[in-house]
Amino acid sequence: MCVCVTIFSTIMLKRKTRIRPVDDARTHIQSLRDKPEFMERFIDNNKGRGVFATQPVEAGAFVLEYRGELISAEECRARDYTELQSTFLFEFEWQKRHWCIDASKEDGTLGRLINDNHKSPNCTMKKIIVNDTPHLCLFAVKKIEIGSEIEYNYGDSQWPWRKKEPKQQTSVIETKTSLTDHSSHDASNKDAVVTQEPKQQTSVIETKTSLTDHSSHDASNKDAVVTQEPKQVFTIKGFSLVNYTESDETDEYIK
Ligand SMILES: C[S@@+](CC[C@H](N)C(=O)[O-])C[C@H]1O[C@@H](n2cnc3c(N)ncnc32)[C@H](O)[C@@H]1O
Repeated sequence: MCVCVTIFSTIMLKRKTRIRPVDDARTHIQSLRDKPEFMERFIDNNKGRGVFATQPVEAGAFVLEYRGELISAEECRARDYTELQSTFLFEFEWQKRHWCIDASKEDGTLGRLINDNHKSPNCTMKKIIVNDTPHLCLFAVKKIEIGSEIEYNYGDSQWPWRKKEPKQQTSVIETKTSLTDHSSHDASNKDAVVTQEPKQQTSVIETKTSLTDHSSHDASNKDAVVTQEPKQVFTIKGFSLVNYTESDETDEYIK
């Protein structure tokens, strides 16, 4: 009996002390510190550096902020970037305007070193507003094991390194069997991993503006941190490869 009470109290205490992902994000945004559970490592000459987990990460947990200089999209276009620097620009929409986090400067932060994975990323980018300023934060979409590389979908299909990816075995089979029903084949494609958005406990978040297009937003879902993922735009010398008309936003605020 006494043991049961102790176990129950321990579980309840753990539940109470578990930090909510969005609060964790806010704490790290405000302290300007990265989480110590992640480290930078050189991968190879093709990918360069990447970020790896040194501790297991729960699905839904806050991972890292994509830090950098917040500038307007106009300012971003006016600046002269090399092609490499351009891959450190993350453009997004906020309050019906286009903004950019310019992370092109080597500043020792980890978020800017996270690589692209558009097939089965383990993180997703969310827009978190703190003190009327948007911040881009990565959250885990699945459990991440120790030693795994942190990756998210940069959100645009025209990234140059994606063209270099080796063709899948399935395409060889398809060539040989031209009678294959492609519609059913696509559905069973093992690479088409669907990643669910993590559910967050976010009673501290409130929607502040009515400028948002709520048509695609499930108003009954009070758990979503941010309903729209910011799109990363690949910009080379001021030329955007993403059509902004596809963008949509919901402003979410942390008090
Ligand atoms: C935002 S940076 C990421 C950090 C970078 N790996 C580094 O060492 O500085 C984007 C650059 O990383 C590389 N990169 C990102 N994802 C990649 C991938 N899936 N495959 C190959 N290279 C990738 C590309 O060279 C790209 O220019």
